[in-house]
Amino acid sequence: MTESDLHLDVDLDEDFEPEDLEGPRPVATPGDPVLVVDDLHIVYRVFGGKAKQVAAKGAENVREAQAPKRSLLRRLVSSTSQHVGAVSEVHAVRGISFVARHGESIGIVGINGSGKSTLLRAVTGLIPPRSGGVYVAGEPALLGVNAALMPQLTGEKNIWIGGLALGLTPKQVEERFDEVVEFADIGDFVYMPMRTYSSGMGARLRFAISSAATPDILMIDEALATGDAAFKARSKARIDEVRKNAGTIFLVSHSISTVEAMCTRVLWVHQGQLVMDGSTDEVLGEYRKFVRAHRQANSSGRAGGVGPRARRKKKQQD
Ligand SMILES: Nc1ncnc2c1ncn2[C@@H]1O[C@H](COP(=O)(O)OP(=O)(O)OP(=O)(O)O)[C@@H](O)[C@H]1O
Repeated sequence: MTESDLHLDVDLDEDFEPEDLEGPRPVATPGDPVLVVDDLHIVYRVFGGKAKQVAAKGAENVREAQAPKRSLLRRLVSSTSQHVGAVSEVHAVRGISFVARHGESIGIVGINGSGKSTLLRAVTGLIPPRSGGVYVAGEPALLGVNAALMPQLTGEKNIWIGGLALGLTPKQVEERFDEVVEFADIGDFVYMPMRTYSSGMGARLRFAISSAATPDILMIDEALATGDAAFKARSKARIDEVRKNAGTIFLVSHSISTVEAMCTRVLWVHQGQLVMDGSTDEVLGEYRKFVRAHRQANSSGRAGGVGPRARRKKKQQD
């Protein structure tokens, strides 16, 4: 996979107006370390993939896995779980290190497939590292596609499950129930299975549940991209509240202006590595330039007829 093969799904400005949000952008307040990520490597193993073909295309982070030598006993024991095709490895996070402090709100940016969500999931302990470590002082709550909610259950049941999973007592869930429903703005849909929700409704409910517990570390994966301006303003207020209680926020978003409005610090990840870690203005300034250049390179590539379809057509003509 070359850079130009990567699908670019980044909103430079158009998605969101920072002035929709009240108040100035938060100023970084350095506090005690709350999270240390030390030379983190995350590798996915993919069974039945086409490692050779993918690797041949030049993907930086994909390689054919070494088939482990297995004893006869092991082969017999595992004979029920056969995998068809090659085993490939995707080295999604490659040696990332940083320290997050109380009260910071940290945006994670990068083009599609750069490793943002993997990094976030690894920080919450959902994916074990191949090497390196994540040291957390506090309880991270992941919001996003991986939140432990169940689509077949109603919003009501999910508020209970999510609230309890976040460490709230049954009494606290009961007390905050109406507030969560109101925040998510889903009305009577709360009594319908979550699978019937629009993606925006689901994302809003997940945000409302995740932030109901005022966690030490709040992880937000793209939820804010799906709400309207009013929801974004409410989310911003909620995020500020978490930060004021010396919590730490991580926000993964394709919308640069959302990150700009919400974050005090930005990590730019590319091909699993940390390209830049610094103040929001500094990092987004460079990232914007990169996205523009990348877009131009992609569109001129297409205009020049070197896309996959053009290549196929040319081959047929040859
Ligand atoms: N469950 C998985 N199994 C195998 N490979 C995966 C898995 N999840 C992600 N990957 C691969 O890991 C790399 C990083 O993916 P990740 O989803 O972390 O990137 P991202 O920056 O969050 O992407 P996007 O912006 O498109 O959501 C990609 O090459 C992706 O294909």
